[in-house]
Amino acid sequence: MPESLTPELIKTAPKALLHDHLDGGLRPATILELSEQIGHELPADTVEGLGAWFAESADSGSLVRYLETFDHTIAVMQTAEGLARVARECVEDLAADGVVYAESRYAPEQHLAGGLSLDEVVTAVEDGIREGEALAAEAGRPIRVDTLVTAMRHAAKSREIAELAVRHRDAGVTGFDIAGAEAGFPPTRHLDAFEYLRRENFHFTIHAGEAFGLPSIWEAIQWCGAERLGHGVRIVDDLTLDGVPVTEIETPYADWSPEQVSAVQLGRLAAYVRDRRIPLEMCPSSNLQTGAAPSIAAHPITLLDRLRFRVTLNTDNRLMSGTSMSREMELLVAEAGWGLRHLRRVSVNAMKSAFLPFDQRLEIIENKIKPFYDD
Ligand SMILES: O=c1[nH]cnc2c1ncn2[C@@H]1O[C@H](CO)[C@@H](O)[C@H]1O
Ligand SMILES: [Zn+2]
Repeated sequence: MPESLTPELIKTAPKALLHDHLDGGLRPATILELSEQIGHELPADTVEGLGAWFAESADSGSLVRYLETFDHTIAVMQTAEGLARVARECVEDLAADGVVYAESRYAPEQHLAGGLSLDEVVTAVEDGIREGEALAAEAGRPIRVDTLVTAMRHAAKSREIAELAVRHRDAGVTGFDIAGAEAGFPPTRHLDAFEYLRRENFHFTIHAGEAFGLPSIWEAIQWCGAERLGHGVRIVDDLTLDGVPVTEIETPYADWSPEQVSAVQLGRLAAYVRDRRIPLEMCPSSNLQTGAAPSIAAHPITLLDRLRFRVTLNTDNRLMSGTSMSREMELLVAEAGWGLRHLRRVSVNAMKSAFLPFDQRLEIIENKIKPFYDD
């Protein structure tokens, strides 16, 4: 295993990313250029100014306000050209950051204002992704990117969107998700979609346990049958140490002794999630912005990893959080006591949990991830 964890080394590490929103990862320069073409008004007119505007506006402490910033990215993703370009650049940016496998998600229902059909939206995105994969391979940074089709939880289109995802299953769509404001929109509102997907042997994850707590996670798993949890960070609400909720203990999780960690008591839901190895798609920087976690040092990812939940590390929205996979890794190394073995574990966990066929997952673990960490 390589020894010192410099930013350069972190950048070269092969990474797997399961939770990244296509409409949350645009380059500011692309937003500026596409907005000008369509006459969309933006809150800033320089690359730096716009990047800063997204990061600051998303830094609101509220998921609902965080989500309002997406109006400006979605505005430039209403044509086949705009969608394909954003998808292509997403793949190139991830590849340049050392990502070897990613699942990129977006909600086709939000891209119909320019007259595209749902199927045309998906086709445009897949075209852009294939182009990006070809360019990344040419640049010596091969990457595989699949997509997850998302339905918005406040809307009532999830069954239609689930059918859309299944129609494109052999063209790059490997899963389904629901996203958007969580409080007031429980996963069971979309039960019909999830039951349909299960009958189709299709994969899905559910954003749950971010802005709302244990009941949302419980519904996602026990009613809807989610294979993975988007965020799932509030599962810590089900953990106690000597009868005290772990979130009320001030010592940073990295500094807890092994005895303290093994004395943590899991409630029934947390125990189920850990026993069943249900993957948690954790996104530290995003959680700080929406108020789902107080700081990197106090982010539950470190405790959940020490307790051997199936933790994965993700970006959520690279633009809104001004982040990348490398940056999320650097933050945990600098502020939460993470080392190479933690980075290895979340990377292998992510590949184990990917919606990619099993043989292809193994191939990436054995030929890309392990050789880097185990040499
Ligand atoms: O962290 C999140 N929690 C819930 N919804 C989100 C999050 N990030 C993005 N979206 C929502 O997902 C849509 C499709 O990509 C985005 O438009 C945004 O509304
Ligand atoms: Zn998300």
